[in-house]
Amino acid sequence: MNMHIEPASQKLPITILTGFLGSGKTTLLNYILTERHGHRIAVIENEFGEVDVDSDLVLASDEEIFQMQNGCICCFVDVRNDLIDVMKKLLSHKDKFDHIIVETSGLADPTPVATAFFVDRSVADEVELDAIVTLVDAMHIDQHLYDPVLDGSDNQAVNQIVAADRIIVNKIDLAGEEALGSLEASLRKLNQTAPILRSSYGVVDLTNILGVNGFRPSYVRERAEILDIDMDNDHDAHGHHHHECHDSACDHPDHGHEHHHDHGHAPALRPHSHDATVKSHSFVYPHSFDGEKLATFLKDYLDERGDDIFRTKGIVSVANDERFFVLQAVHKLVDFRPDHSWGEDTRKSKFVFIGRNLDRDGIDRNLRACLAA
Ligand SMILES: Nc1nc2c(ncn2[C@@H]2O[C@H](COP(=O)(O)OP(=O)(O)OP(=O)(O)O)[C@@H](O)[C@H]2O)c(=O)[nH]1
Repeated sequence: MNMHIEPASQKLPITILTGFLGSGKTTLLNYILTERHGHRIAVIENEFGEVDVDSDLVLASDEEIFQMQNGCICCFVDVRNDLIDVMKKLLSHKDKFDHIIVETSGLADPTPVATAFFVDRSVADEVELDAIVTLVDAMHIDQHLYDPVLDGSDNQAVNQIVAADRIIVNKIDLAGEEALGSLEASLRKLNQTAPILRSSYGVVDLTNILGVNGFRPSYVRERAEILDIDMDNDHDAHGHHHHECHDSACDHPDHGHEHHHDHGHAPALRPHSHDATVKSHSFVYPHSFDGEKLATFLKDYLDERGDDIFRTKGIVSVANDERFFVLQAVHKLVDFRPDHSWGEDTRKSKFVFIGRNLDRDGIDRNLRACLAA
């Protein structure tokens, strides 16, 4: 009798989902998690901002969702090490899923995230990058691609497009055909090879983005050289590897010596930082708000300041309403609406504002003025 022999083990595909703040990553993720596509998916999320709002916004599902919140995944060695640790945990029960999606923060450069998987041998042996999928906000991307404040310095919105294996132009409902055409032409200049798809609310044919085997390792190798990431660490028999750390942000006591970590050390990066002018401010109140006052304040404030304020999110308790309200704003576009009931959960309100020249005290004062009497 002929026996069909399965390959010893198939590598677990990883999709890196990236895109600037507010481009629609969580929306696409929710679409993926609720679609029947035959993949069993584990999700790793990395958020920019001290207060976690995103996990409240991801729909409950059977999938496993891991939050990583102690810093940006592309900037900090510790966070990349955490990513490797989470990955190892996932790999220890990999019978439960067959695909991993890593959602980066909206300000992350996906390249150091992608390289992190190659550096730890025990992880690298078991996973493969399927694709870097970059979402583009058809309405707002221009002001970030051509951001005059960055003028020549590292622009993460550009890096995200350059690194993409698939580009999804999202929010096509907010842009005309002509604008879409010229946007796609400028995206093509930044990335000559990635297929460009279009979507509204992340609704795309998932066979075009999951399981596509579209990753170009050569690209990451080239970029790694530019970023000065050491991808050729020697691994010893125990799976440890040794190299000198070039990362000025590395506070490991062995700095300058060889590293011996159980979980290996993430790629060494040259000092790397995001647009330092962009800051995140979080506000948490144990009180309920006057919904109308708050809606009016947000609309007026973002109307005035929305060029500098890239992203606003919140979960809000509104007086005399059983439901929690979700605040979602991208620049001046504000969406504030009721969601499901608080149920047993303790009511509280949290907000995250991300942008430039934020007046923390002023925002706090204005928000407090909208509290229910
Ligand atoms: N009109 C319109 N709005 C959209 C579309 N996709 C997403 N949005 C809205 O855009 C806002 C941001 O979407 P998210 O999915 O939270 O964006 P994100 O990339 O996860 O945001 P960050 O995690 O902050 O970077 C939300 O209010 C969404 O409802 C779309 O295709 N059209």
